[in-house]
Amino acid sequence: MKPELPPRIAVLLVNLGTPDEPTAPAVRRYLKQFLSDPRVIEIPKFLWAIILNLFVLPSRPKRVAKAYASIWEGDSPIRKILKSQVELLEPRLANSVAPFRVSVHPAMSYGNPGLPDVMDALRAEGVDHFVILPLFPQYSASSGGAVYDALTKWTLKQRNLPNYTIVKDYFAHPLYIQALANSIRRFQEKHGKPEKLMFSFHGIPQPYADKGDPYPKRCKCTAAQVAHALGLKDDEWIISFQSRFGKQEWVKPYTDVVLEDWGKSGVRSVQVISPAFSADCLETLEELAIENRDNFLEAGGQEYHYIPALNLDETHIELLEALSLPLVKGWAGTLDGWV
Ligand SMILES: C=CC1=C(C)c2cc3[nH]c(cc4nc(cc5[nH]c(cc1n2)c(C)c5CCC(=O)O)C(CCC(=O)O)=C4C)c(C)c3C=C
Ligand SMILES: [Fe+2]
Ligand SMILES: [Fe+2]
Repeated sequence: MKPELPPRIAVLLVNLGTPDEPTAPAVRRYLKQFLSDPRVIEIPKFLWAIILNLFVLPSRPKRVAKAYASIWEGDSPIRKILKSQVELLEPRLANSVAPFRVSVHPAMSYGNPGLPDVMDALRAEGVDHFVILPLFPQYSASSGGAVYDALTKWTLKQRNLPNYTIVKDYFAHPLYIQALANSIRRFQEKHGKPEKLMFSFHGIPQPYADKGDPYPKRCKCTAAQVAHALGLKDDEWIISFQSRFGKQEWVKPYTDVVLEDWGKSGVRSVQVISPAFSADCLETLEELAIENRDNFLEAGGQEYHYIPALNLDETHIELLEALSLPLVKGWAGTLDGWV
């Protein structure tokens, strides 16, 4: 006996997360969830609970809510872009393994739509096969690792488990490198070539890297491949790390420090791209496009451009298809009895 509908395969595009609204209470709820994750903050739980509740949550949300308000577009950009990425990817996959249906869905590690809620809803609709694609091109325990954790925590509560596969990352995938190189070329056709091209990645604390997080090495690999594809000389580009949080040392060099040094030492024009972000977000639209721009210009720089994230670029969506389609086909292959 077969069920009425042929099985359906769901692809989940997962990004980090964002608050529901650009208000202090909503940012507080989001930061509480995000910063309580031991993958993100590796300080002993009890000590961190005191610091978080006494020092971080009473003050930071107010300031960060203002930054969110300055970039909000009816929704948080990262969530808006994620939903559009889903809409563009779904038709590319929908009929790829007919008669099995494929649907694509947005999910986030923190905030909404939360990964466990998305999994619950799709299970209730009868989905038994998942392909999970975290949109972190360079794996870090603090980004991609947290997606594995969220799934594991969810499975602990299930009796009837689904099938799933997860893509760890894609820091050197040829379509990813090509998408970044094309985006830079297109940008420079309009704005000309700068003296320096900066690849600014979201940072992680240095101790995380020392303990074996492969993230910084993967960032360096991505940047070097893009620089090679563009034929850049060694002194025409640099890799740096942004978005420091807290007092400990983070991986270096720091984006803001490099930009200030450049401004002071007579570098006139800079373009900045941030390959770790698959969608523009607070860390690019506010920190890179506004804050760091001001730092560079105040230090003496003349021209500063932020090159947008890959967002809805056609090659980017092609990349998401290339990453998910073989896994969708793999699950369809296990459903042979249906044909
Ligand atoms: C120790 C703290 C943090 C680690 C480690 C960290 C790693 C990390 N984060 C991203 C991607 C994003 N982070 C974003 C915002 C953000 N990140 C931290 C802290 C750490 N991130 C904070 C506190 C915040 C919130 C803003 C703030 O309070 O300053 C975002 C933007 C989300 C948005 O709503 O737009 C993204 C995306 C990666 C990829 C990563 C590890 C490599
Ligand atoms: Fe972050
Ligand atoms: Fe930031």
